[in-house]
Amino acid sequence: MSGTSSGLTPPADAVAPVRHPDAPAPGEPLGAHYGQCFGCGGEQPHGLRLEARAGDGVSVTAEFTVRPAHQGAPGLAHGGVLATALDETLGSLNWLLRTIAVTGRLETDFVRPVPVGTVLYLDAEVTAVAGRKIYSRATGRIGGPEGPVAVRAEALFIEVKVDHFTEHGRPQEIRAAMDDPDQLRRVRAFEVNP
Ligand SMILES: CCCCCCCCCCCC(=O)SCCNC(=O)CCNC(=O)[C@H](O)C(C)(C)COP(=O)(O)OP(=O)(O)OC[C@H]1O[C@@H](n2cnc3c(N)ncnc32)[C@H](O)[C@@H]1OP(=O)(O)O
Repeated sequence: MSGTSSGLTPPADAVAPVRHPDAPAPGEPLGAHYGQCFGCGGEQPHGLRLEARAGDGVSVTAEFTVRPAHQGAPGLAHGGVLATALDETLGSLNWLLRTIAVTGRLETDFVRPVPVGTVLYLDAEVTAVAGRKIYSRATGRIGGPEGPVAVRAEALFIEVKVDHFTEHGRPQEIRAAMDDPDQLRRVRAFEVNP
């Protein structure tokens, strides 16, 4: 069963999402947006290390292997970790729009238990955009990219300026990120968004 609560239904004036002309080609890896990100970064020992690739249109695919550090019940993935995998996958869609956005709302259905050692095959797409509001949905399957659905989500992301992070983030991490040329390049790519 799936349901959409208020806040996740695009308004009547919503438009179809537009893939940015500089978005990576379908099949290309998106890479981590931040090395310390718990969802996609390579510098978090227990992070998800989720690897997303561009799909067609404004869509992505991603894979996440459930490790022992991700357990809730014995031998099973924690629901919050699975929600993180969905959130991260949905968040990576904004790179195809070249829009900086944060999760405002995330509604998750947990359909099947996901054992440790499982690869979760995720796919996500932006369904509509209305001003700063970006509507999207994601599905996670087990046993293969065409396997049974284990989790799914609908989300609303809200576009923000880079200031969202510099004003609210802890100064030491912000400084370190701004001193990192790779990180700065990624921020600049967002800033030139017309
Ligand atoms: C450098 C590169 C790095 C890139 C880094 C990317 C990181 C990605 C990481 C993965 C994604 C995450 O987990 S991000 C982390 C988790 N999320 C957060 O920390 C966000 C915390 N929340 C906030 O900061 C704020 O609430 C915002 C920014 C989301 C919204 O505040 P705001 O900017 O003042 O905007 P506001 O006027 O309230 O809302 C704008 C419109 O959205 C609607 N809206 C807002 N929130 C909701 C909601 N929960 N449910 C329904 N609708 C909502 C409002 O009704 C309004 O609609 P209308 O009146 O216009 O119709």
